[in-house]
Amino acid sequence: MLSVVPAVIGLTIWVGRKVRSHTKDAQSQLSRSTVLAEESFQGIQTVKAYSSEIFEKNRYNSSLISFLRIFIKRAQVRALLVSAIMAGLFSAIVVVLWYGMTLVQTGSLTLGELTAFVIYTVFAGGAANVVSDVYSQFQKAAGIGERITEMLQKEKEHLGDTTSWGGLKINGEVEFENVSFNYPTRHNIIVLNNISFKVRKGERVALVGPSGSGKTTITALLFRFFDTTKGRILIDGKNINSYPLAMFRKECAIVQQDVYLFGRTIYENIVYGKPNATREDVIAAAKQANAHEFVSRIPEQYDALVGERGIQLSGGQKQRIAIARAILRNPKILILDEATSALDSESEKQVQTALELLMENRTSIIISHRLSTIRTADNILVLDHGNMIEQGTHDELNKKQDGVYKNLSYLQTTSAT
Ligand SMILES: Nc1ncnc2c1ncn2[C@@H]1O[C@H](COP(=O)(O)OP(=O)(O)OP(=O)(O)O)[C@@H](O)[C@H]1O
Repeated sequence: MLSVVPAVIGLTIWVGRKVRSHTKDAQSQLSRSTVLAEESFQGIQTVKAYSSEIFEKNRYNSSLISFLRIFIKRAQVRALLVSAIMAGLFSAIVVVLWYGMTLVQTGSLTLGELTAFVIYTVFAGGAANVVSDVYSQFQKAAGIGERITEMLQKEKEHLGDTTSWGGLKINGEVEFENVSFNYPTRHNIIVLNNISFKVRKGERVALVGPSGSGKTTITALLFRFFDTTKGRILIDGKNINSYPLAMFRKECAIVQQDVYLFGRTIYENIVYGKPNATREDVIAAAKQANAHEFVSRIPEQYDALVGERGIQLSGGQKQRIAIARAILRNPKILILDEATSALDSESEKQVQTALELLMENRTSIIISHRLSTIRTADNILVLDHGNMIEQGTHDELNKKQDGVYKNLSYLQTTSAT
């Protein structure tokens, strides 16, 4: 009889561990399912355009089924624990009753004493059951906690001072010195291989190359979203890592093809560039970005909500808001990532004029598939599979016999005519 007690304790601990690991797995699977649903809703237009509703639904279903399977496993393990305890409890009662009755028959125990003992045993057993349930709940919470701790323990960015503006004085000279890089999730794929170039203060450098050649990765390294694997990035001759991160990022701004605007007012979207700016500063920036005119035509003007709950803006309008935001930020280093690629020629003209103004006296890094927009760059870097294969001005590169840039340039000119 006594050997049952350690067996039940052992079983409880084993089950507890299982519940903990299943809870952790269930938590991960549930977050995967949530991401799938979020992605489908965010990209609902693409899903509809490709008639992928059923595919997305099935993907979400099977992800939920995996979650359900883990959940059921956890429930089975818990049920095993509860049934083992109940079985133990009732067997103990049966044994006690049988033994008690023999003692009553021999006169060593009264019937009242036996009844009292049985009632106490039931109370004690009930309490033990509650303890096991609490233990199992505790293991469940520990499983969730472990997953959260894992995420919290991911290396944090040390932002430094996030409040001051203009505390850091940089000129904006950028130098990549033998930089190699692979993404942490793909160790075996070299995305940038021994890249070196220098952009002096106020100069424009353009990055050109086929899709996947590493252009955007260069800008991600400059924003310090990742650290270089080999080599260094220097800002004004000093290692980029020696600058306080948040303050350094305040000296940089980016305008991308896919402008992301928050579902807030136009004013809030522009002032995001510099939260302590005045309303006059915001309007001045919008004027420089060629945005003031169209904003003035909206009934609520700068207080109009953008996005789902408010007005829908065209690609060019969104981009001009993003440019106004960047103008307000007044960055030393500006990155334009395919900033005008998705626009029609009228919007492009307006955006281009705003961009020209924005680029004045700033170090600018321009990514563009349209070579016509980068002709005037001080230096053009041609990338291919993470290698820099050519570098020079438009005229210099066009003089190269069988040069990659020259061929691209030729192809784009002939297809445009
Ligand atoms: N976050 C990431 N994690 C893992 N690999 C990535 C990540 N971002 C990009 N890559 C990979 O790095 C390589 C370079 O991508 P990058 O976006 O820098 O190219 P790109 O030249 O800017 O391309 P595009 O012109 O299409 O924008 C690609 O092979 C891409 O798959």
